[in-house]
Amino acid sequence: MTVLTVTPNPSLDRTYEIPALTRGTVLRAGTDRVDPGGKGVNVSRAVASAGHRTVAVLPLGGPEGALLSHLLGDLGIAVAGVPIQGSTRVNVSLAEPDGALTKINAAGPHIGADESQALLDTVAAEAVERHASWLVCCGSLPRGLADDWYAALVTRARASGVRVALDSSGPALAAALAARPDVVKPNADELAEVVGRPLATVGDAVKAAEQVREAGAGAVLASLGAIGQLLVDATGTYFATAPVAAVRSDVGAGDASLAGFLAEGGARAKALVSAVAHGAAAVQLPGSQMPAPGDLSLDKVSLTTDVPMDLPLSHNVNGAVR
Ligand SMILES: Nc1ncnc2c1ncn2[C@@H]1O[C@H](COP(=O)(O)OP(=O)(O)OP(=O)(O)O)[C@@H](O)[C@H]1O
Ligand SMILES: O=P(O)(O)OC[C@@]1(O)O[C@H](CO)[C@@H](O)[C@@H]1O
Repeated sequence: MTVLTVTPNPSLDRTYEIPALTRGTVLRAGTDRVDPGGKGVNVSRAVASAGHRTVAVLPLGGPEGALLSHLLGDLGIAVAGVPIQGSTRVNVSLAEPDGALTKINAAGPHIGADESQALLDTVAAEAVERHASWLVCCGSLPRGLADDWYAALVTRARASGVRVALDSSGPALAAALAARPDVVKPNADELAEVVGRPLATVGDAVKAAEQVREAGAGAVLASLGAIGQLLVDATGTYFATAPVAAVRSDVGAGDASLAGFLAEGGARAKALVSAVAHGAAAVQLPGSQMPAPGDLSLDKVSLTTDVPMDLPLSHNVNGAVR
């Protein structure tokens, strides 16, 4: 299996571990790390860890872009980079010992019309050349790309027989649904936004996921933070959860989940168990480190079709929407 990812707004993810976040002061970091970032990049990293082939398509610019490409090369991940005028962004996370995490995502470079076309053409060429089984479209759209950019990509990929998974939010997600992506992976906030109403319980999330399927998605893998995950597809509704001893950083946990889902075939219960095991493992690792097979505890995942409809949805530890 080859998973082609496209991340139109990738990043270098710098994480500082700090004792406590105090506004208006100089904070001294205990440790810091830099990870290659952006949602599709993370999916590629986790898919590679799971032993599958992957290629990451992304715009690259400036010294940050060169470092991102270098870091991915060190991880053995094939990169199809599209050179751009602007510089790749740097996103910063401040991680506190109790698991609270404050994240600053930069806007990223403006992508010009020629650069946008080069990205689309690169995705199309790589999909053919690598015989891609999946195209995974992930993350926010940078300035310069229209809201229907993913929609065009999904339509093109599906027409050429490549299955598509999409993890985006807001207008970009809404616009892409009509192009019928095979899988979408919203978190609770993204799901609420796309249906235009607040979600209080798992039952509300199930109804929202059904609505998203009616709008065009084949399957909805909804990640619900600490609660676990919901899969609503043509075969039914499944819920799975896994215990986590201590959360170190939840950045990229959703991306690890999507990778776990695809690595196990991208459908039904077995794939959901893999998704939850990947999410639970990812939050126990620093920064946006992606889990390796040895980090996974598949036997600890509880899976049920008896979905706990009344269970309240909780927010991330610090109430942040990421
Ligand atoms: N606080 C937590 N405790 C236990 N498990 C968690 C926690 N946060 C996340 N997870 C696991 O990781 C999965 C994905 O997390 P989440 O729903 O926060 O994704 P996300 O918002 O898409 O993340 P990101 O955008 O950073 O990749 C969850 O479904 C769950 O399995
Ligand atoms: O700004 P976007 O594209 O919505 O999200 C970017 C990002 O927060 O997503 C990944 C975690 O999922 C990080 O690697 C990266 O910094």
